[in-house]
Amino acid sequence: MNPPDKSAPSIPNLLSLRGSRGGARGGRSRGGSGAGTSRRTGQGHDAVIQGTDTDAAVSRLSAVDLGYLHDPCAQFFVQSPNGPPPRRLPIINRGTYTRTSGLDRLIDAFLSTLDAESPKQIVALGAGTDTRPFRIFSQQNCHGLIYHEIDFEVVCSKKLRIVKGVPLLSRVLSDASVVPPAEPEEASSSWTSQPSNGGLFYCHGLDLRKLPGNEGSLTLPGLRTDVPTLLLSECCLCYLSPQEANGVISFFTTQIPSLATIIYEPIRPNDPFGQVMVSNLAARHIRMPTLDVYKEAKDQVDRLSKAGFEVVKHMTVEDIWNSWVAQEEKERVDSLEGLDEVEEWQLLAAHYIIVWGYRGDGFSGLAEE
Ligand SMILES: C[S@@+](CC[C@H](N)C(=O)[O-])C[C@H]1O[C@@H](n2cnc3c(N)ncnc32)[C@H](O)[C@@H]1O
Repeated sequence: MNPPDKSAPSIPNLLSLRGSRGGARGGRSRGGSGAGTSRRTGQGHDAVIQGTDTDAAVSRLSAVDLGYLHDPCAQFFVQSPNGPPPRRLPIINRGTYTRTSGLDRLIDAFLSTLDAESPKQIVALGAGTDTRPFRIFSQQNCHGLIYHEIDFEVVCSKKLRIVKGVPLLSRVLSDASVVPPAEPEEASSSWTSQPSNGGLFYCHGLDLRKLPGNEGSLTLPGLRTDVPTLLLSECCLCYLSPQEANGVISFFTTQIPSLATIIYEPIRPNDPFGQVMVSNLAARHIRMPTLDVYKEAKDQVDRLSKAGFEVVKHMTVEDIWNSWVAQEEKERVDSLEGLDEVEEWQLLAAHYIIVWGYRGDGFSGLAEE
């Protein structure tokens, strides 16, 4: 068995289904089935989960460097002191492209519902070193936007360090400064910025598992409960237990009447591909406890309906590629690297879902999707 690869993509390497392809492109073979039983607990597991942000940042940069995505900020969140940053396999790059495009489309639909001045809010759970706020706040139409990110303290501190050290980033999220701690002797990892194009940005250094059951007592500084709000989980809630994940969602549903949510995560752990996916993650000591409960698209839909979202929709990454990516754009993406592994792509793309729902006012843009 190969040792777990810390820089491995967050989307599992399905080439282990038919052997590995190594070499210059960055394809790596990882532990196959049978490796999936090792477990880490407590802080060790938290550190592994925090490390998945590095995977996401490397995948983003790979897709940017190869021309799939345009994102001048992605390069600053990947450290690669010993040579060029790793390249992902073509199917992984296509997955990153499709997932990002699908989420962008939904988020744009939410943002475009209200005019630029009207207050609205995004809360990104487990945002890591995501570059989306830089992309959004680089635009001119975000005066009314309050953008919250939540992640572990160590991740938020790292993001602040990078933002302060890179002029391109600190020009967008300007005046980035640490929020004074509640108790003077405590250190604070939460920070805030007044983006140069308007709006407000908060990065909360907080373990999400502390939110459930704390309605009213544990507040997020700057959180508005009276404006249309989009709760975003891009591969985050899947790392919590189902109870903890539901508790996080209910922290927001109990306080915010006009609420939408978008969740992106894997599904179908029990078919042969899904089993490899789970075992590859386990070889890296990564568990996704909600995957045991929300196995299929219908489970994800029920989850949001039960949480009180009145309209709930979903698409797999495969659906998004087929239905939302225009023919011309498909040809452009195809021409970047070519894709020999069409079947693997379809399998991979069918195992990731975006599910979204909303209730209350302010979501007419999302209603059209
Ligand atoms: C796979 S990364 C995704 C990062 C980002 N959303 C993206 O897609 O680029 C998962 C993120 O969720 C965060 N996360 C997982 N469990 C968390 C928890 N209990 N509290 C706060 N953040 C958590 C991790 O630290 C990590 O940054």
